[in-house]
Amino acid sequence: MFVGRKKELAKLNQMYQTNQFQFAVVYGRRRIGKTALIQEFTKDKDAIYFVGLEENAHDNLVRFSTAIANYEHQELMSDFSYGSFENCFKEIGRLAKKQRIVLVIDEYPYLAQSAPVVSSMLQSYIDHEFKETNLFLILCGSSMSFMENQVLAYKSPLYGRRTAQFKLQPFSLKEAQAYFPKMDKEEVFELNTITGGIPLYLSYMSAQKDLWQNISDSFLEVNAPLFQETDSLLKQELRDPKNYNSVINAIADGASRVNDIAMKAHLATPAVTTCLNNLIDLGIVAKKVPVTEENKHSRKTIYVIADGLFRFWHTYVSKYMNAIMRGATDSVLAIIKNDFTRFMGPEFEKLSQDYLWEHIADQELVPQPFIQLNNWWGTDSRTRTRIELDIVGFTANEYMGYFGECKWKNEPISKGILEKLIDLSSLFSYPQKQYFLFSKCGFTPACQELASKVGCKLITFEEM
Ligand SMILES: Nc1ncnc2c1ncn2[C@@H]1O[C@H](COP(=O)(O)OP(=O)(O)OP(=O)(O)O)[C@@H](O)[C@H]1O
Repeated sequence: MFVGRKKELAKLNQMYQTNQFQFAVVYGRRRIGKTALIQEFTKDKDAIYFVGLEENAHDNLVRFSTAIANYEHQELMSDFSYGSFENCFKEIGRLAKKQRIVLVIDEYPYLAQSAPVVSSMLQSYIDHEFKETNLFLILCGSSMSFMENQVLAYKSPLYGRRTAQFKLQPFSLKEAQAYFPKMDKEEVFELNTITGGIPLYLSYMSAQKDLWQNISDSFLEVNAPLFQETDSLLKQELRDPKNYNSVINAIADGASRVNDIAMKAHLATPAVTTCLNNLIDLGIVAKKVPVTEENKHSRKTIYVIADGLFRFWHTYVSKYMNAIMRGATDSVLAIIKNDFTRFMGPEFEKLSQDYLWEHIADQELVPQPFIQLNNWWGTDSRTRTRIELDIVGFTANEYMGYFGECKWKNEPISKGILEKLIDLSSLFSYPQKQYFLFSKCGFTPACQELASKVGCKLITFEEM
């Protein structure tokens, strides 16, 4: 069952309707659903589908030729070759002059690595032949560095040729809900978090099991499908993942600044910086600064694990690997149960921030559109203590400030939380202030009373 990806499908279909040459680049991390999206898009269209493999140029050429010939002759041929990639593109051009055809080259990086001439040949065909045809070309790949540097970047022969690009993102909560329509929303949110919103990993979860059983069966057994997945992902992307694992472990264990990470990982700072930069490129780690210092060089920079699967795995699985190997699944599960509310906290903050971005045009909620909105941390100048705010945002003219707290707890938010938020907001000089509280389990009557006095918006997880 295919779910979600509505925006991507709408855009692809709109491009298809133009009946002009189109060139879409679809990329994103492994298992994110690139092939599924393309198959959904092409299911009712004339399409040639070719997938590059890690093999030599000759073998890729034979399979590419065979895919084209199979389409042309509507029969299953094997081991056919047009003799050169140039002849393949000529043939495609000839076919696409007659009718609308989608040509999908999946795992393009493998094809281009086996036959480097293909990229500049494609460039020349796009510029001279394909432009006059009805071809809809889709290049797809999961090597983010290859797709960003060798297909989309300025120095690539294909630079500037694409008519649209799609960097597929993990499933949103709504998409995950569509995937598990009968499951409780809270459980969907938790499963979507620990799988990083990756469709393939979600497919390992079962609506017939509760969260803990799903965790146990998918992560905490030696043969479980996600027991070693992060390791194998790192091995596919990096030559020597050893230091990378130590860096991610250090962040999962609470280190967030370069020096602290280096100390915990027992690595030199330059080595950590290299690892962090590569992990950022892979989307596994993210660099954050307080929202008021975005686009500036900030001394408050921290690093967090951005990929949900990696965060879960390095928080619980790698740390208790020995116990898992010895079959002590229940003990590890008990630790996870105890700590899980804390683990979900940052994800609920992100969900709340995303909710406000999605409702930026709703004047009831957001009186004036903000230009920035994210986490904030710093020092309370009155007490010299370190403070954190889950949400701080502001309008372009810095007239209006937005402040919010998000609590993923099994109890209603009390009045004290709102009082503290109001107090901390006085550290900021925006003339007008709007408050938000986001709660998993509602708000106490006293909190509701104060909220209505100060115009604070109260939003529960159920409404999001
Ligand atoms: N939109 C979707 N709806 C339902 N299931 C999906 C969706 N997208 C992906 N899946 C599931 O996730 C699996 C992996 O998706 P897919 O093979 O498309 O990922 P990919 O990004 O092409 O992966 P790779 O980079 O490893 O080739 C699919 O087999 C399917 O089960």
